Amino acid sequence: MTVHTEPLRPAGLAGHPGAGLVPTETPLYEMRNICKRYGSFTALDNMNFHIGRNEVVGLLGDNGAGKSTLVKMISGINPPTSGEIYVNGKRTEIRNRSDSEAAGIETIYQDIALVDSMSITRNIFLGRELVNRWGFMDHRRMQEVAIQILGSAVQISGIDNPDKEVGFLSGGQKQAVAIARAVHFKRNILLLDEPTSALSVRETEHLLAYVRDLKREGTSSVLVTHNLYHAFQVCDRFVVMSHGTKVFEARKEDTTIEEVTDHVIRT
Ligand SMILES: Nc1ncnc2c1ncn2[C@@H]1O[C@H](COP(=O)(O)OP(=O)(O)OP(=O)(O)O)[C@@H](O)[C@H]1O
Repeated sequence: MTVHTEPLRPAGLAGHPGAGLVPTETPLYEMRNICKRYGSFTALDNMNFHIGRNEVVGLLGDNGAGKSTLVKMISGINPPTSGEIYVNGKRTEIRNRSDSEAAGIETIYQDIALVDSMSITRNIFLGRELVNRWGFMDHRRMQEVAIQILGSAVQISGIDNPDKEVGFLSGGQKQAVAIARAVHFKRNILLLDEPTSALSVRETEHLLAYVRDLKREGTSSVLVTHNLYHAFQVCDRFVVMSHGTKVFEARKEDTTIEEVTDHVIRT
């Protein structure tokens, strides 16, 4: 881990409110002094946030804290009102999904963006279909690849048939398809917004194990969750938000679940 251990100063005090832990190595992704306003309402207020290499960041906070707003900003569907974004240390404009995909970012939302009436294969390749040399969709190749990635990457039962319509899958199986897509397209940042809310206990364990595996393979993740036990199973660093700003940040080895809980409920 490559961040200073300087604790976050409480917002409103002298120093650098909201700055938190400062990366010492160029992060994969960094937002600096980000603000997001909806009319007169400020959803994100001078937010600093980064995603390091080979790390899982837990983004925590009570309802309405601004977690989803932040994740949507990273994924490009909710551009900032002001502030700067850096990808691999380079100032970058991320104003839509194509920008974030180009930056290697994939998002798995609470309500996963899959098309229920399409097969697993079509969903994996949605918008990035493989074509043959005549420019037509190459169904056979897509199916072969789908079988390969479902067999290797995603070990959630019941999704061995890539022709199955996604509408017939459980919440966990849909998550698995979304993850398979992320893995296949070699994202280096995976955003998971409340990914376990629709999952069984077993599926949740699979998903968390999978996030750990991905980290080993070089994909960093941001996990938004209300479940601190899940967060403590996989996250290397915790960021607690309240009212659109960062109120606590610590590496796992420097904090406890009690301390993090305290910051989440106190705010
Ligand atoms: N499009 C929008 N227009 C106006 N206000 C918005 C919009 N989107 C979000 N907000 C407001 O921004 C604040 C932060 O919302 P956000 O969804 O980011 O919170 P959250 O931390 O993800 O909460 P939860 O845990 O309940 O999902 C809330 O007060 C919300 O009402």
